Amino acid sequence: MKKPFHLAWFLSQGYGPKSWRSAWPGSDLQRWMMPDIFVDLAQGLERGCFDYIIIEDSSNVPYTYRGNHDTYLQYGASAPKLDPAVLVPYLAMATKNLGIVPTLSVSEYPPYLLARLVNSLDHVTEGRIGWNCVTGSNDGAAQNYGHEKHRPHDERYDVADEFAEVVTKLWEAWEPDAVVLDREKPMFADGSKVHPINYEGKYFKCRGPINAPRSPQGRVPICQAGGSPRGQRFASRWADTIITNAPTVEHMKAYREEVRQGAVAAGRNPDDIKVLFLAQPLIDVSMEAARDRRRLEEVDGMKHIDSTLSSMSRITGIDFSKFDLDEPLPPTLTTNGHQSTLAKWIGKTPRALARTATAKQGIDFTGTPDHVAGVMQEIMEEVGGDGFLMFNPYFDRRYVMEVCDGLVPELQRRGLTRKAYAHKHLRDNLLEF
Ligand SMILES: Cc1cc2nc3c(=O)[nH]c(=O)nc-3n(C[C@H](O)[C@H](O)[C@H](O)COP(=O)(O)O)c2cc1C
Repeated sequence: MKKPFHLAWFLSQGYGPKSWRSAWPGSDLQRWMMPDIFVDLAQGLERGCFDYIIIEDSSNVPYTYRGNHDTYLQYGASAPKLDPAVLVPYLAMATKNLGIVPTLSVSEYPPYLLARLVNSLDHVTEGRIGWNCVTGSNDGAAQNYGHEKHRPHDERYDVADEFAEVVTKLWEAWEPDAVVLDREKPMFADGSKVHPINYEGKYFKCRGPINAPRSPQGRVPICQAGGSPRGQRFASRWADTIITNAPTVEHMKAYREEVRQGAVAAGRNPDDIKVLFLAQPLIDVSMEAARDRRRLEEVDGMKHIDSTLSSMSRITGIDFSKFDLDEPLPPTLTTNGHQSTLAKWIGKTPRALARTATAKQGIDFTGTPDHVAGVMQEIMEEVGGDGFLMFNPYFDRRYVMEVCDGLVPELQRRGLTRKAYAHKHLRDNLLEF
């Protein structure tokens, strides 16, 4: 029996409008802020026994592209977004096993507030929460929190290191058996088993303890996407699951190998970190039907090239409207945003990058369930594990069914992904294989 791989879902563009431009918008289009379509998605993912869903987030209306916010608002891209933590209980109530991973930024939350929120969510979901730990992308978000701009890129990871220390200490401040609940004595909790953390670092100071007992998972699984050398060092130290975008199988293999070596250097077992690769499948009843839909997506993407360019601008702080569409991007470009992402674009033209993005080039996951399952199988055999992070920023209900009721059953039939959850907690499901 071959080793199965993991599946997760990236709710790209966060808790925002999804299918409003698709051919299947649903009759509740105006009510995009209601949890309904996200609940339908979560239930589909649970049918497919996915490990978790990440709720992406950013917290500003960007204005990097052309120096104003019009393009972002025109496409409903990167704005509006509701707070991901609000969606979590709705998804939790509608499912029993699916892990739920909100994005919460170390540049926006104070550590105590984040530790308390995540601890509370882990309690009410009975151990199904993870934390997508991000450091910030765009100065516009920093400006909403009283700063002129973000801290320098690598320093943000120094902050994140301290932040993660504070948060994990708070999560573990109550010993597992601190709650006694002895009615006779009476003793609700044993004070000798609840410890202040007295943390004093360069960036943060926190007395603790947290004012709630240890949650079911205690130390909640951390998800991370650091791609730069400093980001990878952070991820190797702290992450339980790493999400990344790799254009080829060779890149996937090399990236996973680097992460695993980084884990060993940080004194960890590399098998404790599950690396999941982004994949945007397009499934239909025949290869022709699927390819035709992909072609139509590409036509639409090139017609609205400013949508892609504006999103590239948001995550790098570089206004891509200023570059000739057909001139390669110069090697002198730098960013205080997503460094590893920009590095992949240097030397390519904006038009080619937009085409790549809209045609989902790189690895092609277009076809019948049988074909796409075969592609995924071959990739995992070559890469060595650990799984895929599926996404579609503007998914509709039809897409959910195609993936969860078309592709996933084929993966399961081949013995590649789980058919039933073995555990209640997200961490245990991640460590199952
Ligand atoms: C799949 C994926 C999801 C991400 N989700 C978010 C997010 O929700 N919010 C955010 O600010 N950054 C997000 N990022 C950005 C990463 O946190 C990170 O900044 C990026 O991968 C660049 O890595 P670097 O900071 O080491 O250069 C995501 C990245 C990837 C690949």
